[in-house]
This record gives sequence, structure tokens and C-alpha cells, in this order.
Amino acid sequence: MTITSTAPSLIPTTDEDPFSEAVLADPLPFQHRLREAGEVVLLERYGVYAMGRYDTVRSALLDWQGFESSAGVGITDFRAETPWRPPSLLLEADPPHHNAPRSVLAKILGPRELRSMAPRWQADAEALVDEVVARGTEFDAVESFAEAFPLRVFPDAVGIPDEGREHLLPYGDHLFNAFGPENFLVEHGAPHIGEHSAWVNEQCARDHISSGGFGDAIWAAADRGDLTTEQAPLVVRSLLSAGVDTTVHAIGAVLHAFATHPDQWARLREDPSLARVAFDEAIRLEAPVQTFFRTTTREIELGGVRIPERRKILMFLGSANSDPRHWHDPERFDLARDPSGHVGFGMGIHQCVGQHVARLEAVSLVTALARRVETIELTAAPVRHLNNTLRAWKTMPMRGTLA
Ligand code: HEM
Ligand SMILES: O=C(O)c1ccc(-n2ccnc2)cc1
Repeated sequence: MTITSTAPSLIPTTDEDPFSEAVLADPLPFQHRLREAGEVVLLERYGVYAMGRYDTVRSALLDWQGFESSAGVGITDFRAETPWRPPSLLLEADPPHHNAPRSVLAKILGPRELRSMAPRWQADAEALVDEVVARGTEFDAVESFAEAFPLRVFPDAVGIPDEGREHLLPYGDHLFNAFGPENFLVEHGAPHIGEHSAWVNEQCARDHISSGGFGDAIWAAADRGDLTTEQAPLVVRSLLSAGVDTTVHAIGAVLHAFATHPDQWARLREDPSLARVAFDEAIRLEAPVQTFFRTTTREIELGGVRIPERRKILMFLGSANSDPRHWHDPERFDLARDPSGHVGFGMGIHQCVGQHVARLEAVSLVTALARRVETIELTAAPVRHLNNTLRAWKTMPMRGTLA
């Protein structure tokens, strides 16, 4: 990182591009340079203020009044440009408008509500594992597990029809790319996002939602007056936008962590209750959701740097989760660590409301796999799937030995 100015009144600045193919493929060296350069570093290419240290990211996440979400959590300032789709009522909203949609979704996706689904998701995970190992002990962990399991359980849990579910992954992939700048990744998704969006928006209508699922519970909240009938479809859209690509790449992260740390897999097999901490430790270490933006609502001073009002700031969640100023031996995947406090799910009023869904999916799958498979190992180098926001794998060739 070339620091072009370090005088106290001037801001550490870099001309590096965190959304370049090279940095997206291997972000750790850039993130180290970013943390070393200071609490806040100006990315001169985008005029954006970047934060890579744990304490600075955590304080920005908690200060929703100073760092707002309602101007968008991507690089686009909704006050200056029209968003590519109507803004999210949760992710891209602040109190008071954020309150009702958040309260409704928090109840529907809460740990208590999900408890009744745990046996079914555990059985689905065991069925999937049996099907995969029946075909042989060599498999691609992305295709066979990370993609297959969320798509097997989540759309049914929302209550949308079977027809057209292939739109879900590419819709989410473009959504997460669109939080970043209009680079090669956004250009790649642009030609088809219209058809993916049309299908997603259609599924949010009440007449597409079957009874008993998350979608039905959202529409029931509208019947009770906890939401308006205009808000209900957008809250269902939040589930379809957030609910698949995130968990796909989270499960990929967990499986990659275990495949590269066989001693931790052995520990998990001895004590399956470690699956929960393994999930959070993998989210801390890999951070499937790497970054989110905010917009300053006033001039804010951080780390000796004065950030003007109405400027975009970029929080590197993955970098914060690997900051040696906060974490001991941060690059180590360690089931003995207490990963609580990690910012892989954000923190504060926007902290991930779907984390219990994600955790239940991952714990169900990993527990089922650990029961059937004694060891897992990579049989070839896994290949990254590049995205402006998500840290993801395209392929992960693996071999297991049956228990
Ligand atoms: C392991 C998978 C996941 C990760 C790493 C993740 C990460 C995050 C992060 C970092 C935020 C904070 C955004 C911000 O501060 O601007 C967030 C918010 C959110 N997440 Fe997730 N997420 C995951 C899965 C899910 C799932 C499965 C759902 C839905 C079923 C979901 C729904 C949401 C919603 C609705 C918000 C906005 C909450 C609000 O603004 O009040 N997420 N997530
Ligand atoms: O409301 C939306 O469209 C929306 C809400 C949340 C996410 N998200 C990001 C990470 N976890 C969830 C993505 C999209």
C-alpha cells in the first residue's frame, strides 16, 4: 500500500483497489496493509474511507446515527443516485422506518421459532449426506453440500413454489456484487438480473406463498397490522435476497476450514456439540460477507482523521475478524477459541437477523456429515468464486473416509 500522506492533518491514502480481481482472489495481504496504514484510510480510487481494524469497524457498526444505512450499504449513495431496485426495509433503512420490519422478522427467524424446524433439517441433512456418500466418497463440497443443502431446505421454509428456484443463486450473486463498484463482476451479472428480479419479486406476492412458512408469517404480520401490505412483499424479498448465497458460502467456509484442519474435524467427531462454535469460528475466520458500506451523517473524527459529512465509509468485516490487535493468533481455526464478538454478522441494530437460520443449516449439515464420515480432505486446490462482497468458493474437490 503506497501511503501518499501521513501528516496528522492529512489522511492515510492508498490507490489500491479492494474490488480488483487480484485483491478479491486473495484479500488478506491488502487487509493487513490497510490495518497497518491507520484506523481510517482514504481509497482515492473511489473517494471512500476504509476501515480494517476491529475496534474502528465495531464502533462504526454501533454508531448507526453517525454512520447511516438508509443511503445504502453499497458504494451508491441513494441520496445522489437511484438504487437499482427499491431499497431494503431492513438492510437499507434506519430507525424509525427500520423498526417494524426488523421486529417482525426477528420474531419469525428467532432461535425459539426455529427449534421446531431442527429435527426436520437434521433429517434432511442426513438424507443428503447418505445420497452423496452412496455415490462414492469423492465429491465436490460446493455442489454436493454447500449449494445443495440451503436450496433443499430454505425455499421450502419460506414457502415459495418449486418452479424457478434456479433464479435464487444468480439473483443473490448480483445483489452482493451490486454493493460494490460497477466492475467486471457487476457487468457480468447485469444482462440477466432483470429476469432474476422479475421472478424474485413475483414470489413475494401473497398468492405465491404457501401456508405455514416464513413468507406466510410475514403476510400474517400484515394482517395483524404489524406491517403494511406494501411492506410485506419487500420483507419477503429480504429473505429471498439474503437467505441463499450467504448460507451457501458460509457452509463452504465451514467445510473448507475443517478440510484444512483435520485435527479440528477429529475434535468435532468426538464432541458434536462443537458444531455451533465451529460455525461461528468459521464465520469469524472466513467472513462470507466481507464488507458493507455506511454514509456519514455529519463530519466525524476517527483515529485523528476528519471524515466529512455525506461520505461513504467501507467496513472490512473479514479484516476486523483477523485483526491481531483484538484476536490472538487470528488466522488459526481453533474450536477452543471463544469467537463471540466477531463482526461476521455485523453488530448493533442491523446485526444479522438470519444468523440463527444460517447456524441451524450449517450445524445440521456438519453434524450429519461428521456422523457418517471419519475424515475429510481436499483432493485438489479449491477454486474461488469472486464477488464484490462475498468470500466464496466455486469448487471444492474433496474425499471422505466412511466412519
Ligand atoms: C452465514 C450467513 C450470513 C452472514 C455471514 C450474514 C451477514 C450479515 C451481516 C454482516 C449483516 C449486517 C448488515 C449491515 O450491518 O449492514 C446482516 C444483516 C442481515 N441479514 Fe444476514 N447474513 C447471513 C445469513 C442471513 C440469512 C440466512 C438471512 C435470512 C434468512 C439473513 C438476513 C439478514 C437481514 C434481513 C439483515 C438486515 C438486518 C437489519 O438491517 O436489521 N442473513 N447479515
Ligand atoms: O433486504 C434485502 O434485500 C437484504 C437483506 C439482507 C441481506 N443480507 C446480507 C447479509 N445477510 C443478509 C441482503 C439483502
